[in-house]
Amino acid sequence: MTQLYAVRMDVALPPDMDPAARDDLLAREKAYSQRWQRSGHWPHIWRCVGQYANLSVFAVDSNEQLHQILWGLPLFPYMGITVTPLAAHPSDIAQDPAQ
Ligand SMILES: O=C(O)C[C@H]1C=CC(=O)O1
Repeated sequence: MTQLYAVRMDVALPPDMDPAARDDLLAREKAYSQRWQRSGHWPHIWRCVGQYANLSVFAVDSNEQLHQILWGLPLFPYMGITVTPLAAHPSDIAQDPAQ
């Protein structure tokens, strides 16, 4: 069964990182992220306004699959990651047959 997770990623790159290494890292991160988005396992990614952070939704089969996706992020060593498992809300009109 698919499980949904809200994941917040806060990025902190070293200020003295070599610009070419930084560009390469960010290009690899983008390609990796877009591959998972196309797979359907990373259906939402939003920028947190005014911060080098994103709020994403993952749709995965297990904790282990989410862990592998996050662990494989090229930016993983430079991120703080907060994972929140999501459950259906009883007031969600999309889940309420009376609506
Ligand atoms: O910019 C970010 O929020 C970090 C990271 C997550 C996906 C991606 O392409 O970059």
